Amino acid sequence: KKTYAVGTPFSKGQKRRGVEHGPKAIRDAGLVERLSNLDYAVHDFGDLTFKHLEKDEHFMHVPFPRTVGRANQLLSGAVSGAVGAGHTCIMLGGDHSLAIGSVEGHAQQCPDLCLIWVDAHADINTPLTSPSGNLHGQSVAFLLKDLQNKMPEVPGFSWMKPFLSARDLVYIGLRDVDPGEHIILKTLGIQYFSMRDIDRMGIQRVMEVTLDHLLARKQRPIHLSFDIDAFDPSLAPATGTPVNGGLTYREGIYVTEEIHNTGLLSVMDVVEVNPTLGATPEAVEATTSLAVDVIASALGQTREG
Ligand SMILES: N[C@](CCCC[B-](O)(O)O)(CCN1CCC(O)CC1)C(=O)O
Ligand SMILES: [Mn+2]
Ligand SMILES: [Mn+2]
Repeated sequence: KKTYAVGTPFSKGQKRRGVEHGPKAIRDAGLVERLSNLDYAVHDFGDLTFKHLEKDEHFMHVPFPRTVGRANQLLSGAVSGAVGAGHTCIMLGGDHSLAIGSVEGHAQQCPDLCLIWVDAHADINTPLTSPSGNLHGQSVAFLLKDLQNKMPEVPGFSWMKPFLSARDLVYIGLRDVDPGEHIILKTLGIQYFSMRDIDRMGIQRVMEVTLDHLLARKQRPIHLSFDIDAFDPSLAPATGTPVNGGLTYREGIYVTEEIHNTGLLSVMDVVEVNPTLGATPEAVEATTSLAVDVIASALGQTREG
């Protein structure tokens, strides 16, 4: 089983420049080299080429809907192909709107997949609830069957339909949830562990309950969608929407160690690394090196050798 890294230099799910340089920055932090001397080499598939569509008017207050939709359609095919060929896939972002295509492409091959969303944010706004209109804060709403009656037809997304059940999703790291998102989480009964839950329960118990919730009935492929802003901004400053009080290094690594140990990781997204937002070169390096560390940990690198 080979591991493929696919670069997705894309930023139109949000308004800040620079996140399209995420894939290169993560590579420059030594992704392939750091993993090649371990027995789970990562093969670099290279970057997908996204074209910006000329006519792409806002949909309500949502910018670039067709460009984002088309990028995700392309990514969906790439992820479906990699997983279909029996590989583990690491998607290097780029903003978190790319999870729409990544998870959809994965589900084409693995319809019974479960999704672990590690993030400061729930990314579950609909166009009607979103405070910003940015699609990187709406990704999960495009995936859930349970939200179908709440979602308008967004131009650029007619190639897909929602496929995920709310019970097949767990959030870890939430600490900045919009009012509309909170209503959706509660109404759909989605399992989530906020930073407060992590403070109360500890990360070991959170992972035990998460994996039991998702895998107890049936073992199935895991899609891990990891937003680097899940970490405390002191560890991952080079990102677009930092929020204080995030995961420690050890908590983040424990999450990925536990997911590796299931043997079920099939696709991992690492998104929202924006190398232009680090105040110093050291801040950028800290963020990109952390991204490599969580990928290595998810692929089996251990702290005990
Ligand atoms: N929930 C936000 C942030 C989405 C972040 C996307 B990511 O992929 O990074 O998880 C809005 C968050 N919130 C809006 C009000 C402000 O005062 C604070 C930020 C949104 O724009 O939907
Ligand atoms: Mn996110
Ligand atoms: Mn986030």
